[in-house]
Amino acid sequence: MQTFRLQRNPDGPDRLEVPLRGRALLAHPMYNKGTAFTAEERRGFGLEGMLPERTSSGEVQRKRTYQAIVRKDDPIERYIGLAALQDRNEVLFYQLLQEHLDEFLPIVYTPTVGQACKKYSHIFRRGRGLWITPRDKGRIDEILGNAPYDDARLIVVTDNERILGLGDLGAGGMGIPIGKLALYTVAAGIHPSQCLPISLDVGTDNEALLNDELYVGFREKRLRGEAYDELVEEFIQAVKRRFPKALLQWEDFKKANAFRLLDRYADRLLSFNDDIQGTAAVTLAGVMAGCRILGQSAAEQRVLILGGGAAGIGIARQLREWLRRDGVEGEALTRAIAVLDSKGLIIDDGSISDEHKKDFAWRPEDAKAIGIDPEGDKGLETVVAALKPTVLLGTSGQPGIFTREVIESMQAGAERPIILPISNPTANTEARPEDLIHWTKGRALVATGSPFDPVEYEGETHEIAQGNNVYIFPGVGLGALAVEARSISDRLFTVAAESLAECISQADLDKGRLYPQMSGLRDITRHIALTVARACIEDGLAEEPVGGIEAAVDHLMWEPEYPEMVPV
Ligand SMILES: NC(=O)c1ccc[n+]([C@@H]2O[C@H](COP(=O)([O-])OP(=O)(O)OC[C@H]3O[C@@H](n4cnc5c(N)ncnc54)[C@H](O)[C@@H]3O)[C@@H](O)[C@H]2O)c1
Ligand SMILES: O=C(O)C[C@H](O)C(=O)O
Ligand SMILES: [Mn+2]
Repeated sequence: MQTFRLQRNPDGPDRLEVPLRGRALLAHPMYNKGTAFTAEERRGFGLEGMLPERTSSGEVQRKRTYQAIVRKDDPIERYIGLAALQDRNEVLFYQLLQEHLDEFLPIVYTPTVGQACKKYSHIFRRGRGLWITPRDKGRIDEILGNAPYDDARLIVVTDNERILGLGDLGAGGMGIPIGKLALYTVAAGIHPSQCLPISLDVGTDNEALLNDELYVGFREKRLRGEAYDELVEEFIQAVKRRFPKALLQWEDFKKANAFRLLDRYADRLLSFNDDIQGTAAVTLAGVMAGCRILGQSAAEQRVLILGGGAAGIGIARQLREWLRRDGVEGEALTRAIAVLDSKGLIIDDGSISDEHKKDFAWRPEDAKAIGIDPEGDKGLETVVAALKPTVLLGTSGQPGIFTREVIESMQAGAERPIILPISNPTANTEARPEDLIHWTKGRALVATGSPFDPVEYEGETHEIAQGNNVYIFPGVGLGALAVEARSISDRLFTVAAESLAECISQADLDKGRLYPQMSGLRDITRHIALTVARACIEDGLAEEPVGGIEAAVDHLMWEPEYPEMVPV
């Protein structure tokens, strides 16, 4: 592991101690400046003759590199181009990502990252981050010792079993932690040397991958049960020893493990689950924005969530607290949130073993009270007709399941329905915004998990904001790291949701947008981080930092600029 010695300088270029020369320096993505090395640097670091003569200004270098990426039309080729850039010159990669966020976010993140994960073994060039397999049992400490830098502060880890709505993608799931951490750097400014993506490659049950001769992962069926738990336990202990200051984000674990690991480690390690908690916060913010547009209160809402998994249950928890704060209680509270899984409305008939689901199950008499026969049909159409939801949320990963009939039936009870099909990637969305806008004659308030183009309807343009946890996790992570929080609570996500909702301008609300423009992501993240940091201190999760919260947050927010290089 290397110590990366960067001295931040608010008034000019940062100062970086560089232990490399010549080819090794050019080959190192954190030190390499490519054609931007000055004549003096080339002389000083033994680079003369190794680069074409002319030193590019930053502007020219960005222009050239941008063009080299967008000359390919295929999104997956752009993904490969950006990944190669990240492996070659990280400062330049982050400059371009930040400068062209609207254009490149759909490449390094949903939907294209999903394609990249699927094709991972076919497009593999160079490893990034760390892999841990069952063969590493007993030596995970050593594996973590092979991390590129010694000061990891942010770890995003997946076991690859539920990658977006695409299921078990084995080793290919690594694209997700890499993409999430790239966004931590873009949005929160966490320095790339402090970000560590990790794949717990415990095997895969995806037969196509197991039979693919090009598959690069651990070619065994998934490790499960006690052996799985022991591996995760060893991993967590090793993380605590090697990277005691790190925040760990659980990402894209399948439901049962997602809940179990979150609950097991929440008090032992600074950690959170993005799919359960981050998603809940971003959804709450969108629903709050919808209510502002409609001039309605929380207590007036009836919510239907399709998909009782990690995202759906996380959202149900966050929305229940929101309704409670608005005075809703008792039976009214139960009946204000209906969660449906693949068998329909979740009703407690004594057979539910999943505690997380049970928490939101209706009693048979609740179902009867709104005209649903607990023994009969309790599918989406029936529940929509009976409940008359004002808010419809899709976390099922099932494409097209919000049909025209469902949406028209919903609109009969809610003239301007709030509809968020947030399943990813694009092809897994429960409904396409274009259809939702047309079916509701332009009245629906819509946001989706993956990006969609604006929809034209009767001369009006409906912008479709992205209801994606990227609005939340960078701010929560930054806030918690800035004050060195001891743990992460659900309330931090509530305040994160509230501060995200504050970031939407009236002009955006007037256009029917449920989230602020993505181009403002860095400012939004800073705003959320400040709120989260304050909440950590109020709740006794952290102490006020010397110099105050703002300075602590700003100190962590690195701007991708070439440093002044000092040989050591
Ligand atoms: N936009 C975001 O920020 C965001 C965040 C997290 C997850 N997601 C998306 O949400 C989806 C689900 O993620 P998850 O972590 O909850 O997965 P999960 O596997 O934990 O849950 C999915 C749930 O959907 C249910 N389901 C499947 N078919 C159904 C059907 N026909 N009707 C009703 N329910 C059905 C399953 O039983 C399961 O409980 C994925 O597509 C993921 O990409 C989006
Ligand atoms: O990765 C995303 O785009 C959001 C979310 O975490 C998901 O799992 O779909
Ligand atoms: Mn996820």
